[in-house]
Amino acid sequence: MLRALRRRWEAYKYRFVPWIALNLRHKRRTLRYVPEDCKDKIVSDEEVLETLLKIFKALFINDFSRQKKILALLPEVKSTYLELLHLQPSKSKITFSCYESQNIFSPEELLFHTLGFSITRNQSSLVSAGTGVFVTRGFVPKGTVVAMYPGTVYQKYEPIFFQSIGNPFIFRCIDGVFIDGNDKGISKAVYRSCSRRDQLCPFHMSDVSWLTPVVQNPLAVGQYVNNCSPEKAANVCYQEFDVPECFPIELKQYLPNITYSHDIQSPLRCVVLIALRDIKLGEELFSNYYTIVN
Ligand SMILES: C[S@@+](CC[C@H](N)C(=O)[O-])C[C@H]1O[C@@H](n2cnc3c(N)ncnc32)[C@H](O)[C@@H]1O
Repeated sequence: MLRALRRRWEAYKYRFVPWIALNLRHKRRTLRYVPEDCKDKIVSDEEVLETLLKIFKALFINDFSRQKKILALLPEVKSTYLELLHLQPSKSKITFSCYESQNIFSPEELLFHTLGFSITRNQSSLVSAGTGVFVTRGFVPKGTVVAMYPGTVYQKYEPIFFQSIGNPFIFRCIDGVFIDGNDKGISKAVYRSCSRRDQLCPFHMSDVSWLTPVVQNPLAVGQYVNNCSPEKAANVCYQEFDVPECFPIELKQYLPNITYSHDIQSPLRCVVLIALRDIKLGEELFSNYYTIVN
């Protein structure tokens, strides 16, 4: 009974404001200080965009046969991809073979072939920390986009009270925007509903597969990354990324975020996790849940 209570407390304390306040002084090593909002970025937005386009294009090509309806409506996009496939078969062995044999790679395999690593959810190496995220193939160089934090995006004035009760997956951005990355219960229902609302058949504006055990975008498991501890230092950090207007419409189906309100004029907010150092095969990813902006 006592052990069960302790386990619940260990899991809950990270969401408990008085616990955080009392422990800020004692846990200096697990805090991340950011001098100003604008200095928070480890890599530029252009680099983040480039990486996302690279992996999303590879996913699109891997899934080419299912994209017929989209391609029929976008002839110039179709010709670009066909050119890519036919003009560079030797340079792009993976893409070409995908096209020939259709969807031969799992999303994790594709991630490995495109960015040089794979990540997967598994039992955390920390006792009673539940699920964590591990590098299961390859190697992650410092400064790489290693994961994405999926979920519904709420502006700071939007109602999130009921979704946030007992929910350890609410991520707060530096500017007060919230992302609810919970793949269960009311959070899951809200995300699905917003996603259907924004769908312009056959164009999906977001990816819903992160709500299931089989993810379509292999980066969209960042909500399962655990907090660092004095023994396990952070090897990744969160970075906000606003999707630019020029983002290709055919690739939006891989974005694991959606806005709660339809009439929001600002760009879609995503959060990516960036490697703070080289991360080797088998290592678990750890972030820092507590960022202090001076
Ligand atoms: C965003 S979730 C991370 C995924 C979580 N491990 C799971 O299995 O659902 C945050 C929760 O993970 C657990 N957690 C994260 N970091 C931890 C740590 N260093 N030690 C113990 N539990 C941790 C806490 O229960 C926390 O509320």
